[in-house]
Amino acid sequence: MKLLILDRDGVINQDSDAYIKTLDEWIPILSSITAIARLSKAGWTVAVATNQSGIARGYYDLATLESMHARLRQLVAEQGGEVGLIVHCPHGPDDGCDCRKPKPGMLEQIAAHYATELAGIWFVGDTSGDLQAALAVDCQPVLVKTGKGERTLAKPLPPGTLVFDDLAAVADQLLS
Ligand SMILES: O=P(O)(O)OC[C@@H](O)[C@H]1O[C@@H](OP(=O)(O)O)[C@@H](O)[C@@H](O)[C@@H]1O
Ligand SMILES: [Mg+2]
Ligand SMILES: [Zn+2]
Repeated sequence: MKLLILDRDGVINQDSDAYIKTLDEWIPILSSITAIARLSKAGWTVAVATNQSGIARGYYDLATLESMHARLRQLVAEQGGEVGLIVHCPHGPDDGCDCRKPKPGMLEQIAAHYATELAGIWFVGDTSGDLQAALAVDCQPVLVKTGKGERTLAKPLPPGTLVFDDLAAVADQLLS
């Protein structure tokens, strides 16, 4: 199946060092919304794997997180596309969970949901943790320069990492 997995903050929407704590702070990268719709309409399944330690930290609750994801789904649907499974890790760095990136647990959840293998599946992120999670399960690590991507690019990347300006450029490549 044509499956693409995305990180959320910094790839689909703007990120902030102060976390994305409210629906109003969830500001879509409009070209990314269009990219998701384009891919979806072309037969791609677009899933999301996102760390949301802000829940463990008490910055926002699950209902607020889900309101952001409802907004994402609405924006993509308005362009004729749809968003697939969205998986989040609500835990903090010290909780020892299996789902927080750079661990690959969320990617494995997505693969199990779709009954597919992960090898070679592109995982698009903006941080080194995203790239490490991809490598842990033989996904293709893909870095975009949006969000924290430029900071990530300033340090050595895992061999084989693909780099694109933004998700729109990733979609252009996949749809070419
Ligand atoms: O990029 P994704 O995985 O979709 O989400 C990242 C967010 O959960 C937050 O992750 C935090 O990292 P810590 O969780 O505090 O290490 C910080 O980097 C925040 O700036 C960022 O908004
Ligand atoms: Mg991110
Ligand atoms: Zn977790």
